[in-house]
Amino acid sequence: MTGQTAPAQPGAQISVEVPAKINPHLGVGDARADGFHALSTVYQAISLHDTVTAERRSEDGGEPGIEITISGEGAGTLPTDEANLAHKAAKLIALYAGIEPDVKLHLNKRIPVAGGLAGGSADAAGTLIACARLWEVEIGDAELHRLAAGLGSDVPFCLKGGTAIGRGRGEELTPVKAKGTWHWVVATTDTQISTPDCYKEVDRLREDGIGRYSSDVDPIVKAFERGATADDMARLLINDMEAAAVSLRPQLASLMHGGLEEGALAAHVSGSGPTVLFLATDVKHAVALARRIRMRGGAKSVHLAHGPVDGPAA
Ligand SMILES: C[C@@](CO)(OP(=O)(O)O)[C@H](O)COP(=O)(O)OP(=O)(O)OC[C@H]1O[C@@H](n2ccc(N)nc2=O)[C@H](O)[C@@H]1O
Ligand SMILES: Nc1ncnc2c1ncn2[C@@H]1O[C@H](COP(=O)(O)OP(=O)(O)O)[C@@H](O)[C@H]1O
Repeated sequence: MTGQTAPAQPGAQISVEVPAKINPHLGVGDARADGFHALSTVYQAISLHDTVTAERRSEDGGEPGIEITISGEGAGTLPTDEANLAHKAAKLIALYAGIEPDVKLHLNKRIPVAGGLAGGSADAAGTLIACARLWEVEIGDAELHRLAAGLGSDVPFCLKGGTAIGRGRGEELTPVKAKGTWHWVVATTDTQISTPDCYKEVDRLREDGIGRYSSDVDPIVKAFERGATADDMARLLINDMEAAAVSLRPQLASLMHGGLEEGALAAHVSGSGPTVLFLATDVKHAVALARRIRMRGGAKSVHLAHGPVDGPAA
């Protein structure tokens, strides 16, 4: 990567932390001819990270190739073969560099799987960066972005972090200078939602006249730029996928109402769900709110997070 490729010493281990994303604004337009939906979204990286560690596989006598091990969230259930997005990312950057892939990747996952927090995309972004450093691949930002977009719509943002407007299918990014920090309680559930299923449910509900395209990101972008209070931000959160996520997993409605009853400023489904984000006034409020949401039950796990945070290539 331009200006970032440090030579990897023999035996070197490269470690990259990549944050989860949320979509404080997620406007979903119609399905395009390629099957993707046109988006007007605002992404924000939050302080829940996966860590991708890479070292050469051949160094301890192994054959070159791509090997993946996983600890933490999803370990034992996630694929470690070509189906893992990190595997695809390693293969893609090796192809770009014209080299045979030679890497042992370890994913330490803290981002809940299939929760609308882009954990797989974060691992893919982290793998692109870690392998580029390990293999000393000279690659500019534009090329890295192109490879990332080929892996998934959310992967380019996962490279960047911070706050950004996403258009196209989410891969066309415009950075936003957010002034401030916002505090969230992140409540996961013991269910998962497949992203394509949620988009299909958005389409189905629209055929029944439910839901519309929230294409205007200006109000929330301006709020981030001026450092709006959490109270103001609470009124600006929008997710066009929320009704679809709740339709697919009706139990989300009681989790959301419960958090509001406990004093959250807003309850917001994260992307395609089923994770629910509760906005807090400040860190003290977030700690108290998390405790109350935990005690109430209904969530699988409850985490504290703040955003925006930098991404791995910031
Ligand atoms: C909804 C969002 C919001 O940020 O994230 P999640 O909440 O799932 O994490 C994203 O659009 C998820 O992006 P990502 O998970 O990268 O999706 P991709 O791998 O590119 O696409 C998977 C599938 O989702 C659908 N898809 C994705 C993006 C998009 N703009 N329109 C779509 O219709 C398509 O069916 C596609 O085949
Ligand atoms: N490294 C990975 N981490 C998480 N999920 C992965 C990974 N590689 C592939 N996947 C697949 O991607 C799907 C979506 O997972 P994830 O990216 O965590 O959620 P979301 O798309 O809701 O943000 C999972 O069901 C999983 O099978």
